[in-house]
Amino acid sequence: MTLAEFWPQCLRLLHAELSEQQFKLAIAPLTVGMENGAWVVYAKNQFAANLLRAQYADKIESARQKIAPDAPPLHIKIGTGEHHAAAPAAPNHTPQHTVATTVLPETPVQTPNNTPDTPPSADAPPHAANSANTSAKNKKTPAKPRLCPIRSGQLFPDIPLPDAPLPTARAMRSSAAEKPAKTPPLPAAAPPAREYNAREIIARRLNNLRGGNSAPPKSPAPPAKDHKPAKPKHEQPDPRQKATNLSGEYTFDSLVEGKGNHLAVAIAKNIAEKPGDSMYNPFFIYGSTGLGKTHLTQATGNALLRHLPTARARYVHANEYLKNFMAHARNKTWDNFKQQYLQYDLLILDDIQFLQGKERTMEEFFILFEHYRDNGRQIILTCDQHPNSLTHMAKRLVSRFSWGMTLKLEPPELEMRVNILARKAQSAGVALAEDAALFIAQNIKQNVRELEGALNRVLARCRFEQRKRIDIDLASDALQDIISVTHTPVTAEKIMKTVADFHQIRVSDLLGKKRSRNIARPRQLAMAITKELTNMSLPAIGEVFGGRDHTTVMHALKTIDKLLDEDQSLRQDYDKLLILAQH
Ligand SMILES: Nc1ncnc2c1ncn2[C@@H]1O[C@H](COP(=O)(O)OP(=O)(O)OP(=O)(O)O)[C@@H](O)[C@H]1O
Repeated sequence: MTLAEFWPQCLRLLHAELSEQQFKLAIAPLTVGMENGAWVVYAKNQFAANLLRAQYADKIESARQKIAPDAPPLHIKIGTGEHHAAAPAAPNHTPQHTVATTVLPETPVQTPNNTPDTPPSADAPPHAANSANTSAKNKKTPAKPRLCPIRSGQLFPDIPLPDAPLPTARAMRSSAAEKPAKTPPLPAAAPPAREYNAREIIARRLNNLRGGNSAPPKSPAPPAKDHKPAKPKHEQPDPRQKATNLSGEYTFDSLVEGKGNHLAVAIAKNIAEKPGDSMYNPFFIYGSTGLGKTHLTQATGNALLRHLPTARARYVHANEYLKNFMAHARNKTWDNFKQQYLQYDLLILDDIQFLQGKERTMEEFFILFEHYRDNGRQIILTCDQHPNSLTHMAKRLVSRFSWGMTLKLEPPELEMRVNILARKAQSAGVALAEDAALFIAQNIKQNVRELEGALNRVLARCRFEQRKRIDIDLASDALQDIISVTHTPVTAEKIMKTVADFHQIRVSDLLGKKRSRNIARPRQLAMAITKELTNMSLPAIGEVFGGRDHTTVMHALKTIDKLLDEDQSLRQDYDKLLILAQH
């Protein structure tokens, strides 16, 4: 198999495995080439190479092992080679394609430029298109890094890093741990925050959780929104902090990483090290409320100031910018307004959607924006929606918003929510039991602000009762009114869909008569999970599973029960499905 045959298939495999954003950012821009008989993957710059090494090298290697086990190992370099699009869904030109196509869902392949939520130029630097054309000249790399083969579990330690090296994700985490904490020291009672593995404890705690969910509400208390916590404030802001308008509480140390924000955090850290790179300028972060946009952008500002103490950074909320603009307009002090905002190396404008429809402010902001881009100064924007959805924003602004990097923050997944709770409970100096954290995280899913609100309620109850530890009883008691509002019961249909998707079969297979192992086992699993997560009787379960007899259901439950004790991998699948079915 040649490299030109391998790479499109590898892209297709990675595309199916990764989120659209991950693929677009880290994989689609990669190019490939041959050097002295070796297969080389070219990343455009240091950041892309680091990201590749830290996050995706293993995936590329396992794709190689699947698609081209006899091929030479791949190498990573900074440079430009040949661009390939991902292979279509059912390639038929190589013997290995069977392996690739049988494990992949039938999703249409999307190239970086045809994804639905991305305008043609979004998420790609202006030079990205050039990388599609191979030329001998292009193949020359600026630096001369040694070739570094991709091996499973290896992070390419011997690639020389010409610029200030960016830490790998792992190094980022450990350096974050080393940084002096901004939060006040914890009382001795608080245990260290630990990373919970929700899957490990989910099955063990499930009965408790269900007991908590099903408890009837004691009082018709108001929903969680009333408990939106105030944004952290400095008690005694130092003058410099005041000038930047950044809250010292918003740091990368206090920001929990997960699937929903992982890429955004990596880019934000890159910006804090090297602001103004046209690839990420502007950095446009969007997503719904309470997902950490303000926290992330301010953490970037704080990290920049720590890294470059003489840098000038400023955070401003769009409403404040508007108010400021109007005050200067009234007083006819335009020049002062302009000068004020032209001076920064990093300008963060939060909730840019509020500028919509304000013609003069948008005009003024356009000039400011051009100034920042032209002078290599960094601008970070946040918004509640993708730039293309800003229907009342000036068109020329909308198109410019997409010149740098546009990234969406996703709601936190279960494990991230549990870790956020653990981190925040630790900051509050209160011990939080694992099952209590899991209980809260399973029931408050939408955003981090609501999660904080829920934890604040539980903390208040904990203090009121003068307890030192939050256990699941306390948590479920304090939150029962919220949960009774937000909890949606799991249905047999939802469970069937989850199990069918997980095993890559159809729901109709679960309902049908086929008895082959690959259908019968998922069917039994689905029945057992339905028994576990719903209040349905055995005959009712039999009925929804294609009109089966209750004895068939009983047999399925017994079989799964036995297998859960004997078969570790089935136990893991079961635990995973329990989580998935409840989301
Ligand atoms: N990943 C995270 N780790 C820790 N805390 C987080 C995280 N994400 C958000 N938070 C916290 O959740 C709260 C809400 O976050 P933030 O204000 O940054 O959200 P937002 O997306 O800017 O919301 P809005 O659009 O409503 O302004 C803050 O207290 C913030 O510290």
